[in-house]
Amino acid sequence: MDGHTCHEHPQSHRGERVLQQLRIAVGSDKAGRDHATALTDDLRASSLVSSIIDISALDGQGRAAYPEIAFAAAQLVADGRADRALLVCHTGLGMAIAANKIPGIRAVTAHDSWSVRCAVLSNNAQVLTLGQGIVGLGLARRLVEEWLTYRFDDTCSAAAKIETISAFEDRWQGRSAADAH
Ligand SMILES: O=C[C@H](O)[C@H](O)COP(=O)(O)O
Repeated sequence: MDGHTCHEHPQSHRGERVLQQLRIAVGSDKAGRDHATALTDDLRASSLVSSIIDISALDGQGRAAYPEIAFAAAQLVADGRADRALLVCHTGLGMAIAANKIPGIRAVTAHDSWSVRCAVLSNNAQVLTLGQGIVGLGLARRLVEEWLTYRFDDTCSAAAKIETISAFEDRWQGRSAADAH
Protein backbone atom coordinates (compact mmCIF):
# COMPACT_ATOMS: atom_id res chain seq x y z
CA MET A 1 0.00 0.00 0.00
CA ASP A 2 1.23 3.53 -0.81
CA GLY A 3 2.15 5.98 1.91
CA HIS A 4 2.90 5.52 5.56
CA THR A 5 0.20 4.14 7.79
CA CYS A 6 -1.10 6.28 10.59
CA HIS A 7 0.69 3.98 12.99
CA GLU A 8 4.08 4.50 11.37
CA HIS A 9 4.12 8.23 10.93
CA PRO A 10 6.33 9.85 13.57
CA GLN A 11 4.06 12.85 13.87
CA SER A 12 1.23 10.57 14.87
CA HIS A 13 2.84 9.88 18.20
CA ARG A 14 2.13 11.87 21.27
CA GLY A 15 4.17 14.87 22.30
CA GLU A 16 6.33 15.15 19.18
CA ARG A 17 4.91 18.33 17.71
CA VAL A 18 3.04 21.40 18.77
CA LEU A 19 -0.62 20.48 18.68
CA GLN A 20 -3.28 22.85 17.48
CA GLN A 21 -5.95 23.51 20.09
CA LEU A 22 -9.38 22.03 19.54
CA ARG A 23 -12.90 23.43 19.76
CA ILE A 24 -14.99 20.76 21.45
CA ALA A 25 -18.75 20.29 21.61
CA VAL A 26 -19.70 18.21 24.63
CA GLY A 27 -23.05 16.74 25.57
CA SER A 28 -24.83 14.00 27.44
CA ASP A 29 -28.22 12.67 28.31
CA LYS A 30 -29.26 12.07 31.91
CA ALA A 31 -27.54 8.69 31.97
CA GLY A 32 -24.20 10.24 31.05
CA ARG A 33 -24.42 13.48 32.97
CA ASP A 34 -22.06 12.76 35.86
CA HIS A 35 -19.20 11.65 33.62
CA ALA A 36 -19.89 14.47 31.16
CA THR A 37 -19.78 17.09 33.91
CA ALA A 38 -16.40 15.87 35.16
CA LEU A 39 -15.02 15.49 31.63
CA THR A 40 -16.16 18.99 30.75
CA ASP A 41 -14.20 20.31 33.73
CA ASP A 42 -11.15 18.45 32.42
CA LEU A 43 -11.65 19.92 28.95
CA ARG A 44 -11.87 23.41 30.42
CA ALA A 45 -8.54 22.85 32.18
CA SER A 46 -6.77 21.39 29.14
CA SER A 47 -4.20 23.40 27.22
CA LEU A 48 -5.23 21.42 24.13
CA VAL A 49 -8.76 22.85 24.13
CA SER A 50 -9.46 26.38 22.90
CA SER A 51 -13.22 26.44 23.48
CA ILE A 52 -16.12 24.29 24.61
CA ILE A 53 -19.73 24.33 23.52
CA ASP A 54 -21.75 22.54 26.19
CA ILE A 55 -24.81 21.16 24.41
CA SER A 56 -26.31 19.90 27.64
CA ALA A 57 -26.14 23.39 29.12
CA LEU A 58 -28.17 24.67 26.17
CA ASP A 59 -30.78 22.08 27.04
CA GLY A 60 -32.43 24.17 29.77
CA GLN A 61 -34.45 21.42 31.42
CA GLY A 62 -31.67 18.88 31.05
CA ARG A 63 -34.15 16.33 29.79
CA ALA A 64 -33.16 15.93 26.17
CA ALA A 65 -32.81 12.35 24.99
CA TYR A 66 -29.56 11.21 23.43
CA PRO A 67 -30.57 11.64 19.77
CA GLU A 68 -31.25 15.37 20.13
CA ILE A 69 -27.98 15.95 21.96
CA ALA A 70 -26.02 13.91 19.43
CA PHE A 71 -27.64 15.62 16.43
CA ALA A 72 -26.90 19.09 17.85
CA ALA A 73 -23.27 18.31 18.67
CA ALA A 74 -22.57 16.55 15.39
CA GLN A 75 -24.17 19.38 13.44
CA LEU A 76 -21.76 21.83 15.09
CA VAL A 77 -18.87 19.69 13.86
CA ALA A 78 -20.36 19.26 10.39
CA ASP A 79 -20.86 23.03 10.15
CA GLY A 80 -17.25 23.67 11.14
CA ARG A 81 -18.19 25.40 14.38
CA ALA A 82 -16.47 22.70 16.45
CA ASP A 83 -13.53 20.46 15.60
CA ARG A 84 -14.75 17.51 17.62
CA ALA A 85 -17.55 16.34 19.86
CA LEU A 86 -17.48 14.30 23.05
CA LEU A 87 -20.79 12.65 23.92
CA VAL A 88 -21.77 10.54 26.92
CA CYS A 89 -24.84 8.39 27.48
CA HIS A 90 -25.32 5.10 29.31
CA THR A 91 -23.48 2.99 26.73
CA GLY A 92 -22.18 5.57 24.23
CA LEU A 93 -23.86 3.53 21.52
CA GLY A 94 -27.00 5.54 20.91
CA MET A 95 -25.00 8.76 20.77
CA ALA A 96 -22.77 7.29 18.07
CA ILE A 97 -25.69 5.94 16.05
CA ALA A 98 -27.45 9.32 16.14
CA ALA A 99 -24.33 11.42 15.48
CA ASN A 100 -23.50 9.29 12.44
CA LYS A 101 -26.79 10.36 10.84
CA ILE A 102 -25.35 13.83 10.31
CA PRO A 103 -23.65 13.95 6.90
CA GLY A 104 -19.88 14.10 7.10
CA ILE A 105 -19.71 12.82 10.66
CA ARG A 106 -17.66 9.83 11.75
CA ALA A 107 -18.65 8.98 15.31
CA VAL A 108 -17.32 6.04 17.29
CA THR A 109 -17.77 4.54 20.71
CA ALA A 110 -14.39 3.64 22.21
CA HIS A 111 -13.59 2.44 25.69
CA ASP A 112 -9.90 1.54 25.42
CA SER A 113 -6.77 3.53 24.62
CA TRP A 114 -5.94 1.82 21.34
CA SER A 115 -9.42 2.27 19.94
CA VAL A 116 -9.42 5.93 20.92
CA ARG A 117 -6.06 6.36 19.21
CA CYS A 118 -7.11 4.59 16.03
CA ALA A 119 -10.47 6.37 15.98
CA VAL A 120 -8.56 9.56 15.24
CA LEU A 121 -5.39 8.38 13.50
CA SER A 122 -6.98 5.68 11.34
CA ASN A 123 -10.64 6.65 11.02
CA ASN A 124 -10.44 10.44 11.38
CA ALA A 125 -13.48 10.24 13.65
CA GLN A 126 -14.48 13.68 14.85
CA VAL A 127 -16.90 12.38 17.47
CA LEU A 128 -16.04 10.19 20.45
CA THR A 129 -18.84 8.68 22.49
CA LEU A 130 -18.46 7.09 25.92
CA GLY A 131 -20.77 5.06 28.12
CA GLN A 132 -21.06 6.09 31.75
CA GLY A 133 -22.49 2.65 32.44
CA ILE A 134 -19.53 0.97 30.74
CA VAL A 135 -16.41 2.74 31.98
CA GLY A 136 -15.57 4.30 35.30
CA LEU A 137 -14.79 7.97 35.50
CA GLY A 138 -11.07 7.40 35.95
CA LEU A 139 -10.73 5.53 32.68
CA ALA A 140 -13.03 7.95 30.88
CA ARG A 141 -10.86 10.88 31.98
CA ARG A 142 -7.72 9.12 30.82
CA LEU A 143 -9.26 8.25 27.44
CA VAL A 144 -10.32 11.83 26.85
CA GLU A 145 -6.91 13.14 27.88
CA GLU A 146 -5.33 10.82 25.31
CA TRP A 147 -7.95 11.62 22.66
CA LEU A 148 -6.99 15.30 22.80
CA THR A 149 -3.40 14.50 21.83
CA TYR A 150 -4.20 12.80 18.51
CA ARG A 151 -4.50 14.55 15.17
CA PHE A 152 -5.37 12.86 11.89
CA ASP A 153 -2.57 13.01 9.32
CA ASP A 154 -4.15 13.44 5.91
CA THR A 155 -0.94 12.35 4.18
CA CYS A 156 -1.08 8.85 5.68
CA SER A 157 -2.47 5.82 3.87
CA ALA A 158 -5.68 5.94 5.90
CA ALA A 159 -6.72 9.16 4.19
CA ALA A 160 -7.77 7.48 0.94
CA LYS A 161 -10.14 5.20 2.84
CA ILE A 162 -11.76 8.12 4.59
CA GLU A 163 -12.11 9.77 1.20
CA THR A 164 -13.84 6.62 -0.09
CA ILE A 165 -16.39 6.91 2.71
CA SER A 166 -16.92 10.61 2.06
CA ALA A 167 -17.31 10.07 -1.67
CA PHE A 168 -19.88 7.34 -1.06
CA GLU A 169 -21.79 9.65 1.23
CA ASP A 170 -21.69 12.47 -1.33
CA ARG A 171 -22.98 10.12 -4.06
CA TRP A 172 -25.73 8.84 -1.78
CA GLN A 173 -26.81 12.34 -0.85
CA GLY A 174 -26.84 13.36 -4.48
CA ARG A 175 -29.05 10.40 -5.27
CA SER A 176 -31.40 11.24 -2.40
CA ALA A 177 -31.67 14.83 -3.54
CA ALA A 178 -32.46 13.69 -7.07
CA ASP A 179 -35.11 11.26 -5.75
CA ALA A 180 -36.81 14.10 -3.89
CA HIS A 181 -37.48 15.97 -7.15
O1 LIG B 1 -27.58 4.27 23.73
C1 LIG B 1 -28.33 4.89 24.49
C2 LIG B 1 -27.88 5.31 25.81
O2 LIG B 1 -27.25 4.30 26.52
C3 LIG B 1 -28.91 6.04 26.64
O3 LIG B 1 -28.25 6.68 27.69
C4 LIG B 1 -30.01 5.19 27.22
O4 LIG B 1 -31.00 5.03 26.30
P1 LIG B 1 -32.34 4.20 26.68
O5 LIG B 1 -32.93 4.90 27.87
O6 LIG B 1 -33.18 4.31 25.47
O7 LIG B 1 -31.91 2.79 27.00
